[in-house]
Amino acid sequence: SVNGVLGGYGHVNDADVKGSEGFLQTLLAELFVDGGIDRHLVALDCGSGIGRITKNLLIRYFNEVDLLEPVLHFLDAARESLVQENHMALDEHKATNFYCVPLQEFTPDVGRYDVIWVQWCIGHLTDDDFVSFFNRAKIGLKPGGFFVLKENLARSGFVLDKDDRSITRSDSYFKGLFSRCGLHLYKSREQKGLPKELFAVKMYALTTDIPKRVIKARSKVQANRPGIIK
Ligand SMILES: C[S@@+](CC[C@H](N)C(=O)[O-])C[C@H]1O[C@@H](n2cnc3c(N)ncnc32)[C@H](O)[C@@H]1O
Repeated sequence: SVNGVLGGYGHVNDADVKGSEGFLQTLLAELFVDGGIDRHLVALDCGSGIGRITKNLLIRYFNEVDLLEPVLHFLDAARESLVQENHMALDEHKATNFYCVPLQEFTPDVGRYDVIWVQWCIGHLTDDDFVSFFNRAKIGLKPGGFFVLKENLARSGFVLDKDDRSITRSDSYFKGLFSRCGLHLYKSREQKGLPKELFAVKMYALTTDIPKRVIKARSKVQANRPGIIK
């Protein structure tokens, strides 16, 4: 259940989806011409669990969504709940592939995805697997495509959870890993409206290149600086 994959905090689902949707809308508008309206948009939902994010968010924005989840009975639950969605959408927005593998063993098809969404699962990967996953996954992005990583944040360093064998990294820890992956941090946003006792949660949009609009904006700033000959 949603409550199960969210560790008993099923009630944060609405705030989480709302925060993700606002961030996704900003990114689609800024990074894709026409906000992606004219494209056949495809997303990958990594560590999808029972398909909560696909069902509540991704399927509404993407023509196709693939799900990756190593626990078979989670993936089966996702498949079952999304069959209904697929049927209603008449193939215009559908969950297409269901991959039952862990991220550290997955390599996507070349150039399939506009967005690779990685939420609340990267803490199960070691640093080396993290870097190796993102490096392999880059080839799965279409030109101009991007990753969204949404994760809990430790205040500093990292926090180890020996029960579920996961690691919660800090913002600067993540940034160090992004640079090891050769990824550009295009934009980040904090998730609002979560209970105070939980870790802070942040969303990161990562690109393989510096987007053209950022290069343009930077050169404008440079050109307007006093002392620079235009
Ligand atoms: C807290 S749940 C979050 C599920 C989903 N992302 C969501 O937000 O609803 C963590 C998920 O990560 C999955 N997971 C654990 N290890 C993983 C790995 N090595 N690769 C991919 N997913 C993994 C778990 O099976 C579980 O479905």
